[in-house]
Amino acid sequence: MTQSRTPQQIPVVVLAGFLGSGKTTLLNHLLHRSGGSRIGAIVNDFGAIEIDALAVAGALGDSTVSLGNGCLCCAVDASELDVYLERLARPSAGIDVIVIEASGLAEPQELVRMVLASEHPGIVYGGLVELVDAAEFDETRARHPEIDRHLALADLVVVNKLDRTPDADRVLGLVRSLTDRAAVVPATYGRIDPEFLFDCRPGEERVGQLSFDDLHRQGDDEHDDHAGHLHAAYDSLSFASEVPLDPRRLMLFLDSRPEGLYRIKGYVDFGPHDTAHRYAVHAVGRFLRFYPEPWGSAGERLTQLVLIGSGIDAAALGKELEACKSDAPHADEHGMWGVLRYVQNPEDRADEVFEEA
Ligand SMILES: Nc1nc2c(ncn2[C@@H]2O[C@H](COP(=O)(O)OP(=O)(O)OP(=O)(O)O)[C@@H](O)[C@H]2O)c(=O)[nH]1
Repeated sequence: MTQSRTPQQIPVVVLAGFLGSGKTTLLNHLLHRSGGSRIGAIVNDFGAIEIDALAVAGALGDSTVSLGNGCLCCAVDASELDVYLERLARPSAGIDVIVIEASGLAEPQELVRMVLASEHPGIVYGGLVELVDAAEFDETRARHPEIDRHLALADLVVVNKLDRTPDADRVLGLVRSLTDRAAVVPATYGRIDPEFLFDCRPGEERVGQLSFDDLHRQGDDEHDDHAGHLHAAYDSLSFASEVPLDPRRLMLFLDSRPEGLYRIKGYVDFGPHDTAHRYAVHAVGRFLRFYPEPWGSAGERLTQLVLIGSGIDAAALGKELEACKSDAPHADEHGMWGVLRYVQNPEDRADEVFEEA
């Protein structure tokens, strides 16, 4: 705990990182490993369907506030954020720490600036945590040099996906060289000690480094028209269907997805091909995974996908997804094989399930 924090003040941690770096995964890990602490989450997503909110909602119940469509740094001003903070910080909610999960396209300093500008007496800025996808780091940096600036602002950098990174030491060293006194923590599936994160509140010594004035100045220089924001170069497409998707058609679509289609996430209903499960899908760059999850008893069965990319033809992709709708009432015997190739094998999965249990 920082010296300046009064017992009533709840730290607000900003969790940022490029698309698909593992922010939701880390947040879910924290929710399950926070011991007696109660975490309130503000989830921001880019795309009309709030997949991230769905992904964490079950765990959080009414401690989740979703900011809806659009990039947090553009869609919401500080006073609006205050309304959400107010809701989570009221004593009856019994929350110990608030985590804002930023859209993968948000500008972290804007978010930090908004938290610092908050007039809510019950909260205190708790630090900026940046997630890095170690496996994609070189490519992400080449395409988005502003990532270096984000890392320089961070209080804690989680270098994630080390299981997919052959040269982890090099990436860790590189990240360390780009940060300014931030703690750099290696991780797989965002599994960091929650204590570590909640302790990354800025002490007095960081105020000069990341003061409201500094952030304000940066904002004036760079963000007047939002043109420099990462998301300015991105298009997103939301797709929803009550009709189940045909697994073979969807796999043809996914296998031939254009390079610029950087991120796909959501849930797929394969109807008669698997009536017991919905399939969470995640694509990040070249990486693709399906995660079968039992359908809950209530609620309608829907496919909901968000696609994010640069230079993509959203209308054409929408049409291609439409064409993946199934017109067959029965499953064909091997229909799911293509999908199952991308389901993690049970041993690998066991660890994750354990984390989620
Ligand atoms: N192999 C591997 N996969 C990971 C790891 N961490 C997360 N993932 C997977 O990476 C994908 C993206 O993770 P998310 O947690 O949704 O990423 P995010 O940063 O919230 O994504 P956006 O909301 O799009 O910005 C999912 O398929 C995760 O299961 C990791 O350490 N190793």
